[in-house]
Amino acid sequence: MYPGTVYRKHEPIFFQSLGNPFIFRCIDGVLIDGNDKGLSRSVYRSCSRRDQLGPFQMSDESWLTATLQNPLAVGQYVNNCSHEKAANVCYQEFDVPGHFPVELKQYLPNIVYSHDMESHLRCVVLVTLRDIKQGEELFSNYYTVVS
Ligand SMILES: C[S@@+](CC[C@H](N)C(=O)[O-])C[C@H]1O[C@@H](n2cnc3c(N)ncnc32)[C@H](O)[C@@H]1O
Repeated sequence: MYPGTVYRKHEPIFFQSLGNPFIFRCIDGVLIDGNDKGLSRSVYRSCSRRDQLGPFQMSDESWLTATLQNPLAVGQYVNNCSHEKAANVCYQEFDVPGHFPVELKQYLPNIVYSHDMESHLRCVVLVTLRDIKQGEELFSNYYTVVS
């Protein structure tokens, strides 16, 4: 998965985006900030704690630490493909349905920057394009998204 704070088009991301190579742009202009440092990190943690519902966490914060709860939430580290290194994964965007179980939200490494009753949480997963051997580096095409 591609972790991070989810911003809709009109939401302010200017300061978080300065010199930030971890911003993923979805087809509809939604942005996901997967930077685990600095202001981006503070914003994610703040939004995640804002949304906590009693004992239930609404997102996974562990991708900001060395102790991963969801070891698949590392999509932000995948490099772009080249002539020598072809893409072996691609991006698939999806919106988490409203009926998603509340007790499972703690495993989702995404949180919305602000709330909007009309939209659901955007997530992006990486899907393999062929069999991947253990230890093989993942490459994606930064300019291709499957919707
Ligand atoms: C989303 S990050 C990828 C992870 C990053 N390489 C890291 O170590 O944290 C995107 C940045 O990685 C670097 N990058 C990605 N693909 C690359 C490539 N094929 N060759 C060189 N640098 C690359 C660029 O600096 C880019 O802005």
